[in-house]
Amino acid sequence: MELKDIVYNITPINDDVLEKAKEKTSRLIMPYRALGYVNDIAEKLCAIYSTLEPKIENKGVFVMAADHGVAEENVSAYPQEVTCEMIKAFIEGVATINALARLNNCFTIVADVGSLCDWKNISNLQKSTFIVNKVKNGTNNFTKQYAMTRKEAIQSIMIGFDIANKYIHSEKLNLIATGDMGISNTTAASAIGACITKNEVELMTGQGTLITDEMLKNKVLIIKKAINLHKPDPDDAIDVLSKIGGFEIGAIAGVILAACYNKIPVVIDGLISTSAALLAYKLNPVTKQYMFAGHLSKEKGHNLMLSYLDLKPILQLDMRLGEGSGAVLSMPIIEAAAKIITEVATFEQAQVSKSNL
Ligand SMILES: O=C(O)c1ccc[n+]([C@@H]2O[C@H](COP(=O)([O-])O)[C@@H](O)[C@H]2O)c1
Ligand SMILES: Cc1cc2nc[nH]c2cc1C
Repeated sequence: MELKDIVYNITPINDDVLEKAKEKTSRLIMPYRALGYVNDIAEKLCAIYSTLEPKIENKGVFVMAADHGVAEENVSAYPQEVTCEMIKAFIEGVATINALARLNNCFTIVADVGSLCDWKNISNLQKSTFIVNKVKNGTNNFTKQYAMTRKEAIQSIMIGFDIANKYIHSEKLNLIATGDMGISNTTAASAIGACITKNEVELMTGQGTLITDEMLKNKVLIIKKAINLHKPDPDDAIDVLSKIGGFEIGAIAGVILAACYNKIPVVIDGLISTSAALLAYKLNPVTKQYMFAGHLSKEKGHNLMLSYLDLKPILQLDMRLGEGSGAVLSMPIIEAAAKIITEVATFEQAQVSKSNL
């Protein structure tokens, strides 16, 4: 299948069921919409699955990893080797995302879609499903040249789509989360955010892994330089991804497309995953109907990205880790929403008196 066929075949959620779900919420034995945003989440689930009795069956998180040429511009607090070291930690099941995924019974898929790692001596302590399908060993430094070619940009999206599409079917996943790993990827994510949302680079750029104020000034300049040099077209997601993106960001956009294509909800993690969500949205605005924002990252710019997508974060815990951590942590709330609209009785069924007003 080609990317354009996938994008073309993403269709809106069921508006008719959405209206019926709202009506169902009003009949549940609680004061009118007493569960606030949890009621909204439940109704969106109904519209996505096209049922008034949604049930979360199996959950999965897709952690996409890659390296970035822009790392040579001193934009991260950590050395580039951490990308490979953390992928190893994911494989061995000792990272934050592994602990959270175990807690929530969430199948974990880790994919190297473009790191600098050499996997000859791969650990035999594999605790996660691990896939190596690299576009290339790291992107180009986008302050000097395009991060990747258009062909590579499409390839990165297709790699993410194919991986997610495969595991959605084999593991019967009906709720998935996105995650990322890649040293310096907040530089790419902020650049994409500034370009697509058309906000000032200063408003979209934060400290990532906690760089100094001086490094942050340089990071802002680097992003401005790249945008001025390449002039990515905000309405052409492939142009944006190829000029200032990253392979894992493309792959996450592909994971999001796979969720939409299969009509299942996708929980978006922090800044990096949301930059991929912006790309998916630009490919087809309908994709936003399948998205939940797991949390509001502490990273500057994330709020503006979520506002652009009109997504309200489920959690706000000042987290800024990535890996899919915020998305997986929010999954129990989404499951709770499904249980409530499916299991709670109506006033008529439970013979509870209705409001006098
Ligand atoms: O998800 C977020 O909002 C987030 C915010 C800041 C940092 N991160 C993670 O930190 C890494 C990128 O940070 P940096 O400073 O190297 O650009 C990358 O692996 C991300 O997953 C993630
Ligand atoms: C240690 C470490 C773990 C991470 N997980 C996601 N991004 C990360 C960045 C660093 C530096």
